[in-house]
Formats: sequence, C-alpha cells, structure tokens
Amino acid sequence: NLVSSNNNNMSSFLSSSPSSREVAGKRFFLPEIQILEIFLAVVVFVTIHAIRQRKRQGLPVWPFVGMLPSLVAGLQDNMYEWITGVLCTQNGTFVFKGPWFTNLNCVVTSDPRNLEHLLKTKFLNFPKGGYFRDTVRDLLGNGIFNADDETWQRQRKTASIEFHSAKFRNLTTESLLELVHARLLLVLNDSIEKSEVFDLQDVLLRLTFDNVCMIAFGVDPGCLSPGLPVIPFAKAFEDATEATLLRFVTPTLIWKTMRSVGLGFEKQLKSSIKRVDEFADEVIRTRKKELSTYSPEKKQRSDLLTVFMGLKDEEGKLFSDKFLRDICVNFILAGRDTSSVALSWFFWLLDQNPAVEERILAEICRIIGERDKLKEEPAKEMIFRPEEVKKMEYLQAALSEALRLYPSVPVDHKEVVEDDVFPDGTVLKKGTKIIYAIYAMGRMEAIWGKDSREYKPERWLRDGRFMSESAYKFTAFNGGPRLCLGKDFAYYQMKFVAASILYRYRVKVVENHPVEPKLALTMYMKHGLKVKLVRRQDSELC
Ligand code: HEM
Repeated sequence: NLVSSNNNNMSSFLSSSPSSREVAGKRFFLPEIQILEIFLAVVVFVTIHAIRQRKRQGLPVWPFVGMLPSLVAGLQDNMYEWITGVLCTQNGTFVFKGPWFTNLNCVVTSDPRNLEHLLKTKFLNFPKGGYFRDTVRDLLGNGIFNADDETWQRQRKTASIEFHSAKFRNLTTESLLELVHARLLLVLNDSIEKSEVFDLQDVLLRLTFDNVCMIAFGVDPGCLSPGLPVIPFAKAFEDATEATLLRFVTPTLIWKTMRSVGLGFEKQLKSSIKRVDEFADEVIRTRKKELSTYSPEKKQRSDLLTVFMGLKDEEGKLFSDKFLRDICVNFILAGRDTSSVALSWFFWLLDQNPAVEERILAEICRIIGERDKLKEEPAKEMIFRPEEVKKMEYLQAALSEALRLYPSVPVDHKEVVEDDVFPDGTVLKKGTKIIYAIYAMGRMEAIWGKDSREYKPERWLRDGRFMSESAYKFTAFNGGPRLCLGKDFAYYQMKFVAASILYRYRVKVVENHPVEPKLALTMYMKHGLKVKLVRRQDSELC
C-alpha cells in the first residue's frame, strides 16, 4: 500500500500543471531548507555563546572541544606569551576547559597569593599527584622529583643535609673550577683561534651536565671536551626526557597501548631508559666494589651516590640499587639544564644591554682589585675565589633578572587532594590539575610594575645590595617545602661561569640569529645561541 500510494503521488506530481508542481516542489524541499536554517541558527548561537564566554572565562568555549582551538592557535606561536595574555585579562587565574574526552581540564594561575597557598600554606593538599607520577615513573622511578609524602620527605631531608655540608660545598666548587679552567676556557679559546661561530647554549649544557654527574654519581662523562663529542649516556638521557615529555601531550590510553606493544616514541623511550640504566648500574657496581676495599678516593668522595650508599632505610636496610639509581637520575634531571639555559638567556640579554655588561665588569674589577690592596702577587691565571664570587651582587641581580624574564622552568603543576578554594576565590575540586605559570608571573605589570618587560637588574638592589624577592612572586626556584634544593649552588655555578667568561671575552650574538623559546619542560632556546667571542683588551678591565 505504501508503495502504491507513493507511486500515485509521484504520477500525480508528473502529470500535474507547472504551478501545482512548484507548490509540490516547495513542499518537497522545505524540510531540507528548514534543517539548513536550523543548523545555521545553531552554529550562530553556539559561536556567539562561545565568544561571549571569552569575557567571563578568558577564552571561547566550544561544544565538545572546549578551549582546545584557542590552545592549538596559541601553540602556533609563543605559547608562554599566549598564556600570559590570557592571565592578564583574567586577573591572574583562569580555568582551562579541555575537550570532553581528554583530561586536559585545569586551573591556570599566576597570582602570588594563590602560589603561597599552593606551595606553602596548604602544601599537603597539593602534591605532584598520581597523573604526573604515572607519566614519568619509567624514567624517574621513586626519585625526589617524582615523589610525594614520606618517599619525598626522606630524600629531601638527607639530600638537604648533604647539600649544606662543607664536604659537599668543596665538591661543587672544586668540580666547577676544574670544568671551567681545564675544559670550558679551552673550548672557548679554541673558537677564537679558529675564528668560529659556535652554539654557546650547547657548550653550557655540556658543562652543567658534566658538573651535575660529578655531584650525583661522582663521575665525569666528558661531554665538554675538545671537538664536543656525542656521549652515549648524555644522548640516552636527553632522548629519554624528550620521549617522556611526549607522554604529556598524548592521551594516557594511547601512550600506554604504545608502550605495551613497543610502538613509536615509546619504543625509543624504552631503549633510552635501558641505556641510562646500564650506565647507572655500572657506576653503582664499581662504586660498591671501591667502597668495599681500601682506596684513597674512598675517604674523599662526597657525591650523592656515595652518601646514600652509606645510609639505611627505615627498616635498617641499605638502599636498593634501583632506589640509588632513581636518586641519581632525579638529581641529574633537576640540575642538568636549568643553570645552562638561564645562562644562555642571560648572555643574550647582555648582548642587548651593554650598560649592564659594563656594570658587571666594573663590579668584578672592584672585587679583584681588593687583592692589590692586600699586596698579593698577581695571579698567572685569574681564578675567582668563592668569597669573591659571593660578593658579586650586581651579577646576582643581573642573573635573577634574566631568570625573572626567562625562568628555566616556565610552568609547573600540582594536583588537588581535597576540595579547596584559592585566596582569589577560585573553587578547586578534588583531582583538579593546577598549572602555575612562572613565565607569565615574571612579566605581569600587576606584580612587577609598568616596566615589567624591561631587563633591569637594578630592581633587585637596595642601596647597592642584592635583595631577594618573595618566592611566591619570583617563583623561578619554586617555593615552600619544595624550594629548589640546588638554588645556592646554581647561583654560585652561574656567577662563577658568567664572571669567568665575561672577564676574558665579549660575547657577540650573531646578527639576525633567531631567538625564541622551545616548547619543553625546560626553557631552552629553540635555535641555540650562536655567538662569536672577542678577547677583551686589558684596557677594558679596571
Ligand atoms: C638556574 C638553575 C635552577 C633553577 C631555575 C631551578 C628550578 C627548580 C624548580 C622550579 C624546582 C621545582 C620543580 C618541581 O617541583 O616541579 C626545582 C627543584 C629542584 N631542584 Fe632546582 N633549579 C635550578 C638548579 C638546580 C641545580 C643545579 C640542582 C642540583 C644540583 C637542582 C636541584 C633541584 C632538586 C633536587 C629539586 C627537587 C626539590 C624537591 O622536590 O624537593 N636545581 N628546581
């Protein structure tokens, strides 16, 4: 019946007059036109609604994908600047809404009051959390960087005692002196003799990698050597951190599946971690042998591995080899690149601010001038002494100012354990991820005043003396109980390296060399820092 009635309709349509055909045609197309109209109306409504959300939430919120389109657009350029822009319009905090099917929802903040709440006042309510731990566990195990609660506390306490001991301070100053005078200056001299342009960031990364390995493992991998060789352990470490980073931008289910079948970057991660582990196992095995027999080095060793090997856990047992490996790998990660990227941005800023460079040189000359007053024999080679480095307060201000504008760790994160409310009124639900935007904090007028984007070391000085800022306003070294353990050492390292270079050379950045941050957990210069050195004339000094 249905078929015949349809056929009847069709034949009457074909045999009818043009006017009745038009009417029937209109009737035939009407539903499609209506669907189109409704669709357009919905699109217009959703677009207007999404764009109106921008005022309230900082970014348009789209159905299904939330704020993802804005994030993708932000990623095309400088993502840190994009976050800064949104935070400025939202008075320092906004809630990022990710796509429905992902776990990208988070609260982003740069408000110092919230930072104090997060890092100090309610410290226990904001651990690194399960998501972070799961994502980096293969590389970092249960090391300090990745641990919360007692596991973290135990390592923090022991490492903190060690970092403040005289023996450890000697290790750090002597290893640095050796690296700068026997290696760095030779490489730099070589570049002058060959009149070569080179990547200063790469050279500095090699220096700090060797240095932190000497501190953590008591072993020098030799990355900073003539010819700048590729060192398998350093390469494996770099590959492992890069592949781990990819997990943060891949849905958990996908990278876990890739890991279980050994696919793509997960395959590379597995093999890099294996190479890191082989190196660590070899060092641990050799050290155990050395410590079990008499050796003259045994007494002098004060690296972290040797210190932790002599300690026992809460059950009175020696730490397992795996735990010793985790401790060392975590310290290498923490101290590997942070000081070198900070120094790279510092040298780039100096190139643009010659007046600051002049003031640093004047300070160095004044400090070493005190040697003349004590009628000391002029040294064959100028080696700065720890007490002289400490007196370089303008240099410390210039480095802090570089870290304010280019913090080595541009964003960091926490997870909420129990429902809470930020001092600015933002409601935090259990399980929410919190991103604190350290880069944005360094550039906000609300925090640093109208000249927030200018490079002005003077803002750190009161009556010519360096004055540190609140860790919740200048968050480059984190704050509260998880304040960077290597902060004092990092300043010493950066000051010693910067003064040793600047005293001997002018560092000229190659004209038109592109400078922009790389999107990574550490703020590397994406294209390195290509420079040429010019030897300083005696007339420039003092
Ligand atoms: C300019 C240089 C440095 C900067 C800007 C810096 C910054 C930071 C930041 C932001 C954190 C917190 C990370 C987090 O919890 O997610 C941190 C933690 C840490 N840093 Fe540094 N760091 C620097 C150099 C160093 C060095 C040279 C070492 C060691 C030799 C070091 C050792 C550590 C350790 C062990 C932690 C973990 C502390 C904990 O969780 O209790 N840092 N650092």
